[in-house]
Amino acid sequence: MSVRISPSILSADFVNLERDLGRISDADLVHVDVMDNHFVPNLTLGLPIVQRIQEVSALPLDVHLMIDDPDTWAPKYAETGAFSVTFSAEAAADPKKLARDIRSTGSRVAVAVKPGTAIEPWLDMLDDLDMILVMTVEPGFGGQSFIEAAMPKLAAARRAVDASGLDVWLEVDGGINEQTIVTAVRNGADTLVAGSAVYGKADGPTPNERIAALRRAAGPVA
Ligand SMILES: O=C(CO)[C@H](O)[C@H](O)COP(=O)(O)O
Repeated sequence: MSVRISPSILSADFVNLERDLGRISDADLVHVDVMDNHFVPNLTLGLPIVQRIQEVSALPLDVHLMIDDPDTWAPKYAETGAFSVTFSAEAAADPKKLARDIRSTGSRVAVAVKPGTAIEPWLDMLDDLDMILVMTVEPGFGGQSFIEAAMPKLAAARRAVDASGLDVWLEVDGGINEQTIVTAVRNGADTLVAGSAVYGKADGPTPNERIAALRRAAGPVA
């Protein structure tokens, strides 16, 4: 099986979002970064725009919430019809209830852990999760360098998921390119977010060609 590629529209042209969504038709998902300028020091887009992206996107939405109070807001994003909604571990008050609330809409649910956040508590609730997102940059901005120190945590998550027999996906987000994707996959990732590596340059290969190059670099996963 090939890895799943989830291009981040954080690096797309927000004024030409529909055009840029059309340029990643070979991707598996589209990664939508919601930032509130509280949980992270950056502001992107909110519910009405996610709703419109949902209406025009041919790809399933992989919504990544970098916001305070996901317990209130995440189910509302899930109700847009998003394929998957990820809340930030550090912001959730009652993660088990939140996971149930998101799943009750029909959406998949995931938790994201920052580079400095322990993974162990989340490995004890794998039954409640469809995906774990290991952040390999401090959340907030595209174009940062991959933090390799997050890899032991990813490898621990891979061991726990394999031991559980559950179909929990492992996603990595931040600094993914044709070199770092190899490291991430070797440590257990099956789903890769890439922003600047897909959209970052106006000249050269197209976004779809860059997606193909990432897949080739990653190789097959089990
Ligand atoms: O969540 C994010 C930042 O918080 C972005 O999705 C991520 O950084 C992708 O951008 P790039 O591939 O350029 O690092």
